[in-house]
Amino acid sequence: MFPLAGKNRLKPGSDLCHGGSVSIPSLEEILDTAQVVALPMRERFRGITTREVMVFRGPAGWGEFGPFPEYDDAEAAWWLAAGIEAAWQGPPSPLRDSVEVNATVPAVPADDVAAILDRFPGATTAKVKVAEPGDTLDDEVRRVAAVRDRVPNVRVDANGKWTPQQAISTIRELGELQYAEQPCATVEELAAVRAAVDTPIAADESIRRAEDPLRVVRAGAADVAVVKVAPLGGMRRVLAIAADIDLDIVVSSALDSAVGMAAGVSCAAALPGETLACGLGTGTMFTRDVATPFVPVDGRVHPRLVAPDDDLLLADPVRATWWRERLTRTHALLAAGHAASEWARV
Ligand SMILES: O=C(O)CCC(=O)C1=CC=C[C@@H](O)[C@@H]1C(=O)O
Ligand SMILES: [Mg+2]
Repeated sequence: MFPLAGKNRLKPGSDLCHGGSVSIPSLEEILDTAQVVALPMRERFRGITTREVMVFRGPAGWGEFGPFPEYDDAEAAWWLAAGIEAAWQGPPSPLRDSVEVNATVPAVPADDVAAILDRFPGATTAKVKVAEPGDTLDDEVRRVAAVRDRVPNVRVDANGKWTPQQAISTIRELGELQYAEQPCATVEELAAVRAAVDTPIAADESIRRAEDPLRVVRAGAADVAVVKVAPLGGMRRVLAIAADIDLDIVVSSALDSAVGMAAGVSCAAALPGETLACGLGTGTMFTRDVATPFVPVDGRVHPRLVAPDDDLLLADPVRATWWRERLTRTHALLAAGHAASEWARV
């Protein structure tokens, strides 16, 4: 096991060091309050224009189950664990009352950048999507330059889509960056790019989609760890992972509705060390959320519990059935012990 070395090390006796395990509620209990929503997005982001998630209520509040459609059931089990933690256990105690957030800029033409940044009042950091289908180097350079004109700290996220050579040359073209997130797909490629450029490298998919989320850290392949509550199995597991990492931490959303975002913000507020600006402002990407979204004020958001509004934008019945069936399969996996031993550890 990687040593407990990080600045987010948990204090012995902290409620997060034990007390994390919660038994899995029955499928019927979850289905009883579950609703599937379809949230329209202002711009295409990670290939989608509508974000579907399921929300459900437990004794501690609301939880979200929203694994991306292409994720298999084993991966989805972590997302369900996170939703159950939120609804049956609630958030850990906060250590601060606000969290700095970054603006998130989809792969839009440079001319559209200003309007997007206006949705993140006071943000001094922006994350810019690059390496999207159809993007040319010129598009990326112009998009990043338009962001840099207005925001001092700029990072880019390639979602693992560059080859190492493309990553190295594009990062050099893009000028000064706070970091480049997941420039390539594998840990080995990240390490190679990190050795070749001065720009810090952040790991996202290499943490959230990995069997072993700390391998990328042990391999010395990243300077920054991007962690997401839903794919990593909940707030307490993220805190435990962060405690094992001596890197800068960024808590980011998984394009969550306001219910899932509440867990991300609570998690970031419970980290012993300050984070870099977190990717928790994506509620502004929906034309309508399940509740009042977390919109930054002076570049920061505040932890709070969220209950969905009464008039939700419900998914159509075919999609709702698809989600209920997915929940049923994923719940069976979780109940059979998948992800459970790790989960009970925190
Ligand atoms: O980090 C942010 O600024 C917002 C969240 C974000 O960018 C993402 C959320 C969900 C899926 C992703 O493709 C994307 C990411 O890769 O970080
Ligand atoms: Mg990312």
